[in-house]
Amino acid sequence: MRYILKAYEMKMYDGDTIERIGIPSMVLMERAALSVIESLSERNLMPQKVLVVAGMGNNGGDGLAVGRLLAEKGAEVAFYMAGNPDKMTEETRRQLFILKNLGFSIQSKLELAEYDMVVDALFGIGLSRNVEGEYLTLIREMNRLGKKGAFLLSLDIPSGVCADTGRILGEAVQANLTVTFAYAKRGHFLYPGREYTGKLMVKDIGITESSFLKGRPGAFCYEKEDLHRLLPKRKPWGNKGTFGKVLLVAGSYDMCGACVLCGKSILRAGAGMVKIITPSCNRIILQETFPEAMLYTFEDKPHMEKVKNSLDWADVVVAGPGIGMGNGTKELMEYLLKDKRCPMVIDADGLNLLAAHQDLFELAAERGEGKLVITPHPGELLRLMKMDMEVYKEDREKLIFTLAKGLHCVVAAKDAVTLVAENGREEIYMNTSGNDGMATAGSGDALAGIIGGLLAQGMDCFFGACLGVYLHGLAGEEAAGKKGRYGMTALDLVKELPFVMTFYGPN
Ligand SMILES: NC(=O)C1=CN([C@@H]2O[C@H](COP(=O)(O)OP(=O)(O)OC[C@H]3O[C@@H](n4cnc5c(N)ncnc54)[C@H](OP(=O)(O)O)[C@@H]3O)[C@@H](O)[C@H]2O)[C@@H](O)CC1
Ligand SMILES: Nc1ncnc2c1ncn2[C@@H]1O[C@H](COP(=O)(O)OP(=O)(O)O)[C@@H](O)[C@H]1O
Ligand SMILES: [K+]
Repeated sequence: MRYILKAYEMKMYDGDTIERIGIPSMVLMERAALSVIESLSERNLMPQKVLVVAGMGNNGGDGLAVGRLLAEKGAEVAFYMAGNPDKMTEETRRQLFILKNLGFSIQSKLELAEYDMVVDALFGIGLSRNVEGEYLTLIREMNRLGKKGAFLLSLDIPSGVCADTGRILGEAVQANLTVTFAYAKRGHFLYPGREYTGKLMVKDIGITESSFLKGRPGAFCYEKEDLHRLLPKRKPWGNKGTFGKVLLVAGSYDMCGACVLCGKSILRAGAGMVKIITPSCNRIILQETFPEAMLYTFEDKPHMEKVKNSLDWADVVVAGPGIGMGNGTKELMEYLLKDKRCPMVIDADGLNLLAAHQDLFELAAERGEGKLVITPHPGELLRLMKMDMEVYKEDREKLIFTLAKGLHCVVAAKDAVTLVAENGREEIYMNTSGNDGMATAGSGDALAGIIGGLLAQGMDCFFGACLGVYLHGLAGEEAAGKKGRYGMTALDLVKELPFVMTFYGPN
């Protein structure tokens, strides 16, 4: 597990380390610079001719120190500083003083020579507005040198990327490598900042969790090493009942694939049994392609008595993929929602029904904490919130928390970076796995199934949703590795799930 910070959190922890713990700011800066050299040597990158572009803030100070250490290692280093010297921080002023004592000079005008590495130390997490004027020219110049073959190394965050949102404030450095200090920042993972970050290395510089005085940071992500600990432990004595029974309500006359993709994901995530409620037109195809599943198929509308029997049998319900909006689906959802016994995952048309019928929305909200996970994509989220795309772009996180509060539930809000929030929980899960190959029909059905399968094995709704999202992304990475991001399909992803769980998991 790794924390992902906003700039103010990083500043708070920095400040505490310096003031309360007592590690001098210059020590942190030297450690930051040393960690950059270490990162370069880990990647076998030892440049000969380097340009350091430094700002007046502490990011600039980091840059001056990195340049000095590279010169110690034999590189020829040129320094350029931008900004008003009156605004130079004390630490950066000290770095400049050291450089001058060592006989280095600062270029008064940027020399457009050939460099094999450019160190971008113009702005770090202190960037507070759009870049303009000389700063904009410098960012463009660094990118131009990058295009000509120079390696672009950004310190802490590429200059121009907003550390909190990943937005590009004007223009940003297109880094090959970003070495960040202490903790990753949100802008490294949120698009478009993620595309500018290049390879990210997070380096310890002596700022630790003991400085989390006012509570933990607001966001976290999972890493592969966590899977050992996170996956539900298999019970050697278990039978298929032990690993959970999932009732899947999916599919319609023109949509059978949702039953297959979601149902197979439920079993591949480790659940013991799946039973599908779907129209009878899907029966033959399901029996042929998915013989593991039990079925209750109905002609026109489901008999509620049969639905009740299935509900009584189930440990978890997954409802919505491909069910459509007509022909008794509202009544079916109403019936499912009224049975508050087991946790429920609602996806796709299940969510569209909640958006279209306020009474269903209210019923869902009544299920109570720990009993509901919803997995909306942006369109479904906006329909549920009755908002438009502008609001989503402006503050997606706020929308997600508002929805989690309104429905008293866990929201796994799908997108290129899926976020998971829970009503009453301050921290948000920010997913870092996956790729654009997953933007393919049916990929969301697979996610709903994976989460359902994990809940069936006893996981709690929030952590089950976070883990499901992470595993789904890892399976997407495996599928992309084999089939490529162009041609991979949702079924390719589902097929990789057992490998991901076995390779990184505890068994
Ligand atoms: N604390 C520590 O011990 C450690 C900190 N570390 C390092 O410090 C970095 C944070 O340093 P920082 O807070 O000084 O901010 P930084 O990003 O250098 O820039 C601020 C300057 O930029 C200016 N400015 C902002 N936006 C602008 C714009 N659009 N256009 C023009 N100017 C703009 C802003 O001016 P102002 O907004 O005040 O006008 C101010 O002068 C962090 O990323 C890490 O690298 C490490 O050494 C580890 C130890
Ligand atoms: N660029 C991307 N990077 C990572 N994951 C992505 C990307 N695009 C889509 N995904 C993931 O793929 C899934 C798509 O789900 P969804 O939109 O519901 O598809 P469908 O309705 O076709 O099943 C989501 O889990 C989403 O997070
Ligand atoms: K930078």
